[in-house]
Amino acid sequence: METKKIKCDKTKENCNGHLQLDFNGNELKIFNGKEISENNKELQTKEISSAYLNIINSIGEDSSRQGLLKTPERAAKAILHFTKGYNETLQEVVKDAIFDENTDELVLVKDIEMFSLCEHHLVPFMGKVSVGYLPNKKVLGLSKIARIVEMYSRRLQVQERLTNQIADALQEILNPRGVAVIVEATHMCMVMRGVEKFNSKTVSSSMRGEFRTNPKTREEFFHLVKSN
Ligand SMILES: Nc1nc2c(ncn2[C@@H]2O[C@H](COP(=O)(O)OP(=O)(O)OP(=O)(O)O)[C@@H](O)[C@H]2O)c(=O)[nH]1
Ligand SMILES: [Zn+2]
Repeated sequence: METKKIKCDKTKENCNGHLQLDFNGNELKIFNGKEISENNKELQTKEISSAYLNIINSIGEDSSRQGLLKTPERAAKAILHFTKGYNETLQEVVKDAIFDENTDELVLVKDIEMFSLCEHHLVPFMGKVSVGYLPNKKVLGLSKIARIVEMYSRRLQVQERLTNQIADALQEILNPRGVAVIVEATHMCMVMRGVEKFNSKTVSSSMRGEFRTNPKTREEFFHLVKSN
């Protein structure tokens, strides 16, 4: 499909997606998801497929052989899945699953599986995330914690930002007395290439409120994360 790109006049932070025209001259908005229409999604898949076709040809493969014929489209769908977090917002994920509850004891959801894409090499990093918080008269539907992890990890990321974004999200929606997030991940960019350290793991944490100020609270969190 022929498309014509129009230069976006907004700063990077304010851009909601660069404008494109489809072959009928209709304006299309791509990326940063919120308003992606079906038409638009199709265009996005086609553009990414054509980029993958280029990659396959550029590495010297025969893109017309049977096994590779549908690969560009499959790969496009796969990367759209890996980055589906751009199409969601915190409010859409949490909806109204915030409940009044008179508890102030630690809530911990641990070992949440996480798959993300390293923004430097576009290869996966994966591992597990543990999220704890100290409620302040409100609790969050438990599945929403895993959904928040999913939303931020399905984007191009660095592990430290992912860790902070999860903590910030909990802070924003619950205003708890404290939030603690720990991410333990294996980066394929350090395993399959580069330094090739197969067993290395990266651990990052983000402590807010009482987890930051009170060592005992922090210790309890780490103890529960490590225990079986
Ligand atoms: N802090 C941080 N660094 C990351 C993450 N993922 C990848 N990196 C690093 O990003 C850096 C990019 O460094 P460059 O020197 O520009 O790239 P490079 O030549 O491919 O680096 P090498 O991986 O050392 O071969 C590397 O050190 C990666 O290990 C992450 O989640 N957090
Ligand atoms: Zn990397």
